[in-house]
Order: sequence, then C-alpha cells, then structure tokens
Amino acid sequence: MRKQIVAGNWKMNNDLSQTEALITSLKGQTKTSNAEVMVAPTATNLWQANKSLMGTDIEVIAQNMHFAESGAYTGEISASMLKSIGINTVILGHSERREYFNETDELLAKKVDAALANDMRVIFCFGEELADRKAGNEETVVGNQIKNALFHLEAEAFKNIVLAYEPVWAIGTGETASPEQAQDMHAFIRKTLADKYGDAVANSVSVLYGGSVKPANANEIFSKPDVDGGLIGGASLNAEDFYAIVNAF
Ligand SMILES: O=C(CO)COP(=O)(O)O
Repeated sequence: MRKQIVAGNWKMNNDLSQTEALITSLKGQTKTSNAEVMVAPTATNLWQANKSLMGTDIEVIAQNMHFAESGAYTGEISASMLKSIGINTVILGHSERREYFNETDELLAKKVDAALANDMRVIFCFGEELADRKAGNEETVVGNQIKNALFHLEAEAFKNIVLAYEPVWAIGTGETASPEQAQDMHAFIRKTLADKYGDAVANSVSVLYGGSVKPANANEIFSKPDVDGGLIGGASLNAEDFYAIVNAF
C-alpha cells in the first residue's frame, strides 16, 4: 500500500508571526483521512515551525537545499544543517527553482544524492511547460526529467523518494490538469519507473500531483488510482482549505 501524502508548499510566504498564526490554525483542524501531512515553511521559519508542531502528526519539511556538505556557498543551506534542526524531508526540483534559479537535471541529481546520503526523504518535483504539452511532448519531457536526475540511483534509494508531478502551466494559474490528464501522466511515470526498476519499486513510490489543487477539485484528482496525494501551494496557506484537501481522500 503506497503512502498517501498531502504536503503544503508555503513558498516565500509568511514571516515568523504569520507562520505561527497559520500553525495555530492548523492545530485546530481535524484529520479524517490516512494521508501523511507535511508543511514546508520558508527556511528562516523551519526551526520555530518544527518546535511548534512537535508532538503533532504534521511533519515540517524544507523547500530546497544545497548539494555540498559545507563551504563557500554564500546564502545556501546544506542537508546536514537541515537535519541538525530536525528536518528530515526536502522538496527538490520545484519548477520555480528550475525556472528562476536555473536548476538543471544535473544539479538536481547532485542535490538528490546529498539528501539521500544524509538519510533525508526527497519530494522530487518535475513537470512539463504549456508549450511541451501543446506540442505533445509532455511524456518525453517528464520522462527525461526523471531519468536525468534519478536513474543513477539504486532501486533501494526509492524508499526515500516521493515524486511530485507538477505541470508548470497549472501552478498558481487556477488551471488544473484534468483528473484524467493527471492519471495518464502518473501512469506513465509509474511505467517509466517499472521499465527501469521493476513493478515492485514502481508500485511502492508515492506520486503526488501539484498545480491549483483546491478543496473543490482534490477529491476527484485523489480518486485516480495512480495519484497518491498532492503538493499544494496557494490553498495550503489557509488551514481550513488545506485540511479540506488533506481529508479529500
Ligand atoms: O507549486 C505548487 C506546489 O509546489 C502548486 O502551487 P498552487 O497550488 O498554488 O498551484
């Protein structure tokens, strides 16, 4: 049975007091599904958020990290630094990192290696742009993003990998992939994994969908057989909306 996961990516939103206010609202929510719940505050608030959510079933995760252990990388944060404050999961490869910070598949492969070497779990994001889909190239693009960043790994490593398909054209746009489009791509992702690592690995990896998931559409998307949860942006900034999505399984 694959894990169902709903993770809130708060992106560059919420200062410390806003983060604390959102956490207080989250603690007032009730979970009625079996989904694992995670939230990813901005780096400056990870330590406090982790303390504030200690003893709850909400895991605090990071939005990004550097591949090096330490050194002359001004402004960056390493896996061991995250681990040292109790952060055990990191989002890597988000399309905003790829677009605005020029993160390539090659760089992301190094980040994935560093996270896994530090016993961290990775939520690895990828997805096609609108032009790719219009040209009918979405599977090629997604297949290559997965292969280039992950296919050097041993099968064993996939115990600590969660995949997140986020079509770029659906992020923050209000436009969602239809449940059928999401299912088709998730099935393709699982086949891509199966071709390389076999069915057991392919069937054990959780594949999340991200891109304008809201309370109104979450249930239909999550009901698809190959969709194991969601990576939620905008709607995760409101505790009621986020838990309506968490409980949409
Ligand atoms: O990028 C996302 C999550 O990582 C999705 O963002 P939205 O839910 O705001 O479209």
